[in-house]
Amino acid sequence: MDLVVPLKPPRDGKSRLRGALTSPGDDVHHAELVLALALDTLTAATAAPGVRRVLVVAADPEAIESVKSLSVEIVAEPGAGGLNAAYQYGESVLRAGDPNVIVGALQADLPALRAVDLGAAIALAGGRRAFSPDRQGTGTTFLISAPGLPLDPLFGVGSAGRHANSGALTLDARLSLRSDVDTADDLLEARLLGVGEHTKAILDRHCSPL
Ligand SMILES: Nc1nc2c(ncn2[C@@H]2O[C@H](COP(=O)(O)OP(=O)(O)OP(=O)(O)O)[C@@H](O)[C@H]2O)c(=O)[nH]1
Ligand SMILES: C=C(OP(=O)(O)O)C(=O)O
Repeated sequence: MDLVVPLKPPRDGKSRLRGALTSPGDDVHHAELVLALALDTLTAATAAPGVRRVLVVAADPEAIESVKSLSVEIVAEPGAGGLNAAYQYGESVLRAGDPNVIVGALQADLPALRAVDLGAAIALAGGRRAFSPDRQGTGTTFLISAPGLPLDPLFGVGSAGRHANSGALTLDARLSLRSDVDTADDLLEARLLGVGEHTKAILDRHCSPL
């Protein structure tokens, strides 16, 4: 299966996370943290069993230079249609390469993601359209299509309910796949679970120890 991971420019992303670092007034550190969350998510995604291509749909490819060191492909988002449009654009690029492919939509704010946990969710879906709710049960961290069928992403506030109502199977996913980071509390939960090296390096420098 192939994955789509949309990314806003790090300086604009994760506004609810502003202030989570010890130096809250520092926009550079905020952007570094947002990028680090994405780098750790993508590092796990590229290592997950069952994942073939990882396609990043970037609102500003120049703003995510360090992502180029990973085994991912990067395309520029056409226009500014929002998150679901970015997922659908990525899906169209992947289906141009393989019309029958299973497409997965992965949020880029999962710094504690373990490759095996993403692989387990893909296996659990078993070729059915399915999704993983976030830790709170209201949002969505991962949506996967059936082979060759539309992903139909319905992300945004309250997306877990919309994905369930649209007929997608609710996956009993492991915690690392459910632990998205929107707020300072989410960041703490992810730290307790164990974040990847990029996020850890930023937090070691700019956040109080646990
Ligand atoms: N390419 C692209 N990525 C997006 C867009 N909107 C959100 N994303 C990405 O989707 C992921 C999840 O989005 P949210 O959790 O809503 O993150 P956010 O918009 O950065 O956060 P807030 O400002 O706190 O709402 C993040 O990794 C964003 O970078 C978009 O319009 N285009
Ligand atoms: C866009 C979403 O993410 P969040 O709630 O993390 O903003 C979502 O859950 O659909």
